[in-house]
Amino acid sequence: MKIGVIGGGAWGTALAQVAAHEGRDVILWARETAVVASINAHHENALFLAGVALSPTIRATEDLAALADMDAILVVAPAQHVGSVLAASPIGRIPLVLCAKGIEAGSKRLVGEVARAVHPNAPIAVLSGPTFAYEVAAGLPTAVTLACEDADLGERLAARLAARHFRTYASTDVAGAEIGGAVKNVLAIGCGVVEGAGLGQNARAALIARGFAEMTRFGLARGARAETLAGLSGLGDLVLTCSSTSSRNFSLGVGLGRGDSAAALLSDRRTVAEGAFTAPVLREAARDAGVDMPITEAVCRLLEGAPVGDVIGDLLARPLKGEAG
Ligand SMILES: NC(=O)C1=CN([C@@H]2O[C@H](COP(=O)(O)OP(=O)(O)OC[C@H]3O[C@@H](n4cnc5c(N)ncnc54)[C@H](O)[C@@H]3O)[C@@H](O)[C@H]2O)C=CC1
Ligand SMILES: O=C(CO)COP(=O)(O)O
Repeated sequence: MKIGVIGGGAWGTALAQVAAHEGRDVILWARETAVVASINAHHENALFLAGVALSPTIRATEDLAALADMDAILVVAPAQHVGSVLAASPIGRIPLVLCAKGIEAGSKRLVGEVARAVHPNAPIAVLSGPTFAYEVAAGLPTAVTLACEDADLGERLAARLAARHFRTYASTDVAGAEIGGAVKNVLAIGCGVVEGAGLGQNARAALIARGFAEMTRFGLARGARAETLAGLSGLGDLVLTCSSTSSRNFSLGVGLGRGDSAAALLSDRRTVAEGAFTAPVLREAARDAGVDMPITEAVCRLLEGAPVGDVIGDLLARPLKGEAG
């Protein structure tokens, strides 16, 4: 089994590590020469997953052509770059397992829709769930959703990508798996704001629960299934990223909550906080679908520089409504 990985950030590297430990033949494409050199010479990704000893069998390359005869390719570039990287990749009919969490700005497409447009003959699956890269790379127990509309292929991929400490749960709800992962990043920024502004743990729990209601409304409007949104890739990941400074999205929110500007917080980051890119396009997509997403709207205003006190005040001043609404 030959596994290709597109994207040498923390998550692509951690997934390469899981596959290599299972004895798969792994080739990882990275954009940065320094990442390729670091992995091939020192078996470490010093830029994005420093300190983790990688399997020496992982081979890194800067040449996308090296992925031409893989049995499956994990696509782990940030959501905004999946289209351009895939367009330069020799995919043909190789199954693509999409691992980015976001919505493409401008087109408002989920990553699966982007991949289908670029490579219509490639089967598509989505791998998503509560998965901090460092924990996965360290072999700590983790569980994910592996969604594929073709149930047989989905089960084969789930079996091939699983490891003793990395449980894959098969699903056929691709949109559901994608929407949970994209929306939770935006909500994690909101939870970080609650932390940074010192609004308390009640507020954080309320935001998680009302954020989940938002995620569910949007997901159902886009064809997702409720049980997927309540599963690993939705609620599971929401809980993880809304409760830990290990989350880049949560940490960005903490900074916003303390009164720092998004521009300043994002300017010196090498790593990606997907929620900052997804929030404005999610707001547009929700408005298009007629779905009320007040927390997403609030996160957008905070990213645009609105004062924390004003945004929280406006959220709290909304008319009372029924919990099911
Ligand atoms: N880090 C994690 O724990 C997890 C990350 N993810 C998702 O995986 C995706 C990738 O995130 P990470 O691996 O964490 O990235 P990272 O934050 O560790 O590294 C940034 C990545 O962005 C790439 N990049 C920057 N500009 C680019 C461009 N113009 N074209 C193509 N690639 C470019 C870099 O090469 C690098 O691979 C994101 O969608 C993220 O939400 C999903 C689960 C866990
Ligand atoms: O998606 C993740 C965990 O499941 C990683 O979250 P962050 O991108 O916020 O660090």
